[in-house]
Amino acid sequence: MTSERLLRIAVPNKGALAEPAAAMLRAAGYRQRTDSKDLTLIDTDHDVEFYYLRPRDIAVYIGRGDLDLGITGLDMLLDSGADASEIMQLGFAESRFRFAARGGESMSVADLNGKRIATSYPGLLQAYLDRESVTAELVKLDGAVESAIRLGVADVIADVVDTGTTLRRAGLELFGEPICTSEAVLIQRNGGGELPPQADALRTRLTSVLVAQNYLMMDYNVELSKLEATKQLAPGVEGPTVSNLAKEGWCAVRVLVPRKGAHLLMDKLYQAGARGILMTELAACRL
Ligand SMILES: Nc1ncnc2c1ncn2[C@@H]1O[C@H](COP(=O)(O)OP(=O)(O)OP(=O)(O)O)[C@@H](O)[C@H]1O
Ligand SMILES: O=P(O)(O)OC[C@H]1O[C@H](OP(=O)(O)OP(=O)(O)O)[C@H](O)[C@@H]1O
Ligand SMILES: [Mg+2]
Repeated sequence: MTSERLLRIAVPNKGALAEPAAAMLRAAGYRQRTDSKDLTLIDTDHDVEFYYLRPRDIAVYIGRGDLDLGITGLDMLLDSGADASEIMQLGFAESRFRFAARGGESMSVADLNGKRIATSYPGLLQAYLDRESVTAELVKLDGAVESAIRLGVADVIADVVDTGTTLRRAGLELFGEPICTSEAVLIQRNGGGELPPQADALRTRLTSVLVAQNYLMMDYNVELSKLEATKQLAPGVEGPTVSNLAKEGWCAVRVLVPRKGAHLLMDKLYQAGARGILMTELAACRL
């Protein structure tokens, strides 16, 4: 690929985003660092330079225009107040940003007036409190926020929740609606001019990885007389590929199926007469 300049992409270097972000870029055909002490890496085949940065700092670099595109969490982007926006959802590091208090306190958002709230996301929290007309004292912590109540520095916390295990272990209970629902996103500076053509190529490739994650390839053999019934069950995107089979009166079918419910579909296809059914993972898929 030839371009005037390298496309500069910020990739999280630590935390919940780092591994899945690198894995997704690898799946999209890009080189990624193999040594976690490397700060940058140039993929010369694609004219892309990756910068490995703290996830929290990524929106700042993108908002200032120092780098072209970045991968970060939506919650971190909103918290930063940076002049940047999400241009693509990436489907990993899904979490909710929520309030929690000591078990049995049955708090509500209206009770937060005058309380001390510990958080690592003060920007996100303050914007929510302003919207709800709540006045509270924010206690800014870097992490392990769940310990703040036991240690007496806060009455309530607002933190990232995934499985809820960390909260439960700290004896805390959620209350109120989620303040924010987050996942990893690709971000770009607002009104940030034209990017080199590698940016579109990157988005197309990431989309093909996401599509591949949502579909499986299914192959099966079926008697010609039963083909219509199996086609109805699994119509595919533009109709299945039907090929000859050496066995007289039979055919081989290949079709893309949604990953969700694929095993149930396999059962139904078998009942409808399909045999030798195979399900295969896709590495990438452009529809
Ligand atoms: N346990 C989790 N499950 C899913 N997503 C998570 C989890 N923890 C954090 N996240 C999400 O990942 C992103 C980065 O958060 P993370 O906690 O990894 O950053 P950090 O706290 O700056 O890094 P570190 O924890 O290494 O200091 C955020 O968008 C957050 O919502
Ligand atoms: O609901 P769970 O599945 O338990 O996950 C949520 C926890 O994961 C993150 O912590 P992290 O490991 O990033 O540590 P940190 O608090 O120091 O940032 C987050 O801040 C919560 O503490
Ligand atoms: Mg964290």
